[in-house]
Amino acid sequence: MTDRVKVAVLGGGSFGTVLANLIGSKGEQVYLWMRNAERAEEINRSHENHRYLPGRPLSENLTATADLQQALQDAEIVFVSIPSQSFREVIRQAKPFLRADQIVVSTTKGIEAKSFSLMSQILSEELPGNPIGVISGPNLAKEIVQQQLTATVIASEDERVRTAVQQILHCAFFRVYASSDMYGVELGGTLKNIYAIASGLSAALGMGENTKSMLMTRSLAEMSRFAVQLGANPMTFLGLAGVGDLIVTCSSPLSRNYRVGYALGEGKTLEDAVESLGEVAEGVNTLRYVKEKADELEIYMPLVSGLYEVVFNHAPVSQVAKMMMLNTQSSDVEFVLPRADL
Ligand SMILES: NC(=O)c1ccc[n+]([C@@H]2O[C@H](COP(=O)([O-])OP(=O)(O)OC[C@H]3O[C@@H](n4cnc5c(N)ncnc54)[C@H](O)[C@@H]3O)[C@@H](O)[C@H]2O)c1
Ligand SMILES: O=P(O)(O)OC[C@H](O)CO
Repeated sequence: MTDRVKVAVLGGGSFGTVLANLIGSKGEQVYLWMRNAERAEEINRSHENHRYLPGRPLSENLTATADLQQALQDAEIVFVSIPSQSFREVIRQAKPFLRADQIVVSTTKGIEAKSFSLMSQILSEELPGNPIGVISGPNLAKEIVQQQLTATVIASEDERVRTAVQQILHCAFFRVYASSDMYGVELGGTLKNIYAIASGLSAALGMGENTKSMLMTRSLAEMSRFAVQLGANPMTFLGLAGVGDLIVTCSSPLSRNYRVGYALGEGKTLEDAVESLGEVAEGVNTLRYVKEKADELEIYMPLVSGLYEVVFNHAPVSQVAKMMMLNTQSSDVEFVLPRADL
């Protein structure tokens, strides 16, 4: 008999592989599911994911598989690390092999097109009987695999989910904090991708540190304004899944969203910027969907509107920046001085 926990990670990209490797390194048995059987065999043979994490040896406890049933049948916890565009499709594939007592946790930082659903909402709809949660925080895969110190947030309304995920993920280089605001934590991770594009763009254009600081702080104001309108707790944005993830993603060239912005600032087309990444940058679609939602709900989001014009309508950055700077005067922290009271 063994009391080792069995875990499945769905999605063999950067983050899925890093997460599965972290869990395997702790001595737990983990299946990493991916759709490509040849790639799974190659990972098992070489103990390396050449496509996403070249040169990084993976734990012996990690087994890659293209067989969903094999990955899921004994798993106590299932992490889903699939880009938002395919998330529902993969959950539907997994559903026949899942029992209602299995914990399902999303790591995905994106929004579903048309429905404007976050991944926790997809999980609730598709797996109404399962305990669910999300993790989010300053979690660049390429730093975690080097065991650089960081932390994440497990958000769930179910205390058993929070405790189980804290136990399975925490280690000397990865702390796991808990939250009950699943929607807020998820929105933090999702929205910051938009502002990382803006940050990369401004860095490529040589804008200074004052500008960077203003951009991040106003991004936080805008993110929390939007999230509160949608029912999240504004205090969540003071935590790792809010300001924590915003800082790292707006500062690091390891962020794919930042890199897309940087490439746009260098004059590349959006198509070239996205294609040269070879990995998902959720912020591009998120920008589109959030702009639509903000217009629909009449939420004031000048950074989203300005970036949308630059990214999708080729507006010159200098013109958009000037317009924003000369815009009507506003409040700094609107939970202190509401904009309506100005
Ligand atoms: N990479 C990071 O640093 C990081 C950190 C935290 C969260 N995330 C989030 O995790 C999610 C996944 O990101 P990633 O970095 O692993 O992306 P990635 O581009 O590195 O990998 C995505 C993986 O999903 C697979 N995939 C796509 N559609 C699929 C389908 N229909 N069926 C099966 N597999 C499919 C791809 O083959 C690929 O292996 C994103 O929402 C991202 O925002 C990423
Ligand atoms: O590479 P990005 O831009 O998808 O960001 C990765 C993570 O979300 C950082 O926490």
